[in-house]
Amino acid sequence: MSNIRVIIAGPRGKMGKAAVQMVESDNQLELVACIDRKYNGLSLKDIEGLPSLDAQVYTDARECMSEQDADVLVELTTPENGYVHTRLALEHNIRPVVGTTGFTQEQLDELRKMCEDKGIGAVIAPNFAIGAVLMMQFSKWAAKHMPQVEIIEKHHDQKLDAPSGTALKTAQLIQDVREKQQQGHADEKETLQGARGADVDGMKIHSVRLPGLVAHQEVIFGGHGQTLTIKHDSYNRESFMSGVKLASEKVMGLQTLVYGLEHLLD
Ligand SMILES: NC(=O)C1=CN([C@@H]2O[C@H](COP(=O)(O)OP(=O)(O)OC[C@H]3O[C@@H](n4cnc5c(N)ncnc54)[C@H](O)[C@@H]3O)[C@@H](O)[C@H]2O)C=CC1
Ligand SMILES: O=C(O)C1=N[C@H](C(=O)O)C[C@H](O)C1
Repeated sequence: MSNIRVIIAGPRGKMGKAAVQMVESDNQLELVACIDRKYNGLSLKDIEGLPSLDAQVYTDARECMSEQDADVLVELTTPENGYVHTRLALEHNIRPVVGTTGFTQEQLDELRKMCEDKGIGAVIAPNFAIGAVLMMQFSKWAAKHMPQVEIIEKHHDQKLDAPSGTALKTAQLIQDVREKQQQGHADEKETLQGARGADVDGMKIHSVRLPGLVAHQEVIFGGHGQTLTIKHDSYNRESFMSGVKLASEKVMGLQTLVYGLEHLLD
């Protein structure tokens, strides 16, 4: 089987660096170029702190995708740029594997339509860590039996989007199996705005941002005289890399957009 030719967007970021390393050490994936905000025309090996790889760096994503014969774009930048890069990739028949979070539902719908019109695949996964995918699936199951639930997500303080993509995806999965409902006292009032967190159909999401954290989530279910907590912790960015690898391989066989890594697991 021939190599899967990969472009990474955001190679100097926390996730991007881990992805460059993962691709470098993988036999099937081959890094052909990177999209960065700086260092146009340099090779990755000329940039301090990055592996000694001969992949060209572009600041212009369109130019990168036009010049390079790539199969997959691994997108790990910011919500605004990530959306633009994902669209461009589809326009160039390059399959996007998107870790970037913070896309709106309209953007996701639009990208899904583009995939369907073109008949090519894309993977957008709010969380590539297998443990987080299981946490979401277990939460969906638990919500059928314990529908009163709140989500606490905790991340490093450099994170741009709140709530996290994982928390939103968890809430969507729970929404699929439970009726919208009032949680807490019917007459409860916030005396300090935001005290009860964000609201998805009565389900509260609380976002914590602190240095020292990586990516953590607790889903707490309450019932009569009992609570159940389903908790996941990512302690480093390597925790996401087996998911990025799996998605980069599986996207080659897809004809539509897949939202969530769970759809790629056996
Ligand atoms: N799906 C998942 O499993 C995970 C997703 N994420 C998401 O991945 C994204 C990146 O996260 P981090 O690496 O922690 O952020 P980061 O801030 O460390 O890295 C982002 C990088 O993108 C670069 N960048 C920004 N605009 C760019 C542009 N126009 N072209 C090229 N590069 C550009 C920045 O220079 C920076 O190096 C975030 O949206 C985050 O939520 C993070 C961890 C896991
Ligand atoms: O920004 C991060 O770090 C992470 N972002 C993703 C999210 O928003 O859920 C995945 C993981 O939680 C790490």
